[in-house]
Amino acid sequence: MMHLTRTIFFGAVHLLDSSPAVSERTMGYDYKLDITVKGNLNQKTGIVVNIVHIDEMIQTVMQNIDGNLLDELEFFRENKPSLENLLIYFWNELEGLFIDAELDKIKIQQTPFIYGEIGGNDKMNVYVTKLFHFSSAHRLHSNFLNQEENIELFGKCNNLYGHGHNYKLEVTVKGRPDPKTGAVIHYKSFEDIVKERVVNLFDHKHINADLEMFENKNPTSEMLLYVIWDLLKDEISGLYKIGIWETDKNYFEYYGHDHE
Ligand SMILES: Nc1nc2c(c(=O)[nH]1)N=C([C@H](O)[C@H](O)COP(=O)(O)OP(=O)(O)OP(=O)(O)O)CN2
Ligand SMILES: [Zn+2]
Repeated sequence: MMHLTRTIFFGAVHLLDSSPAVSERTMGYDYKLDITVKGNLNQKTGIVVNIVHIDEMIQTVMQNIDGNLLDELEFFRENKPSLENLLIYFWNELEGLFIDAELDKIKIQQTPFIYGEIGGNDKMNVYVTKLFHFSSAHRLHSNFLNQEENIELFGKCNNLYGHGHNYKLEVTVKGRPDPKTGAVIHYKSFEDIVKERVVNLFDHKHINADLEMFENKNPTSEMLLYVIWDLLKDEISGLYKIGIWETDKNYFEYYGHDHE
């Protein structure tokens, strides 16, 4: 089975208050949409499905969305025009449309700091990921290894006074949109919890020196994820995954202690 992703950009607005009688103020986004389809490679043509066909199918849906007021569509009269419901709308409209390929996943990037996903192995839920930042210093050093072993394993990262990273933390929740808000989680509370419990704890700290909880823990990105999971797991309902970009080239993700 092959998976193929086509990216499309579009813009849409929605009413700030869902009742036009109350307010005609709108807000909107320039979205990035990734449509992934899957299918078998046709040995004669060398393709699964022509990108032109994917574009044509997306266009049939996009003509109702791009540059439009979402609230005017029947679906969004019954469902809040949230990121989550936009994903469900695209899924419902695109599923079954493709010839020689099957809709697999849809991802919508709403801003650089939030994206949503639907599909894959879980057709029941919508996934929303928020991005957070913190800057910390660390020294890779294990108290369970001797100095030679630490230098051998961690090299320059074992430097006594440490070094720093601008960490990017991705926190993903899953669930069904709340009919009243259209969201899988209360965004403000979600953000506040991650900021209070994680960002404020790590930001502008030397992890080895400032954080007691790392006294006997080597502050690798894996260990950060392990600790951050514990800080969030009982606070965020529907917590699904956390990911850390340590550098632009080093990304780590964790699905929780139950998935080990
Ligand atoms: N398994 C892990 N390996 C390493 C971790 C880690 O957390 N888990 N961390 C580091 C260092 O913290 C390090 O600072 C990363 O450095 P490095 O990979 O050298 O940095 P870049 O991504 O910029 O890549 P370079 O091409 O090496 O500059 C190391 N290992
Ligand atoms: Zn480092």
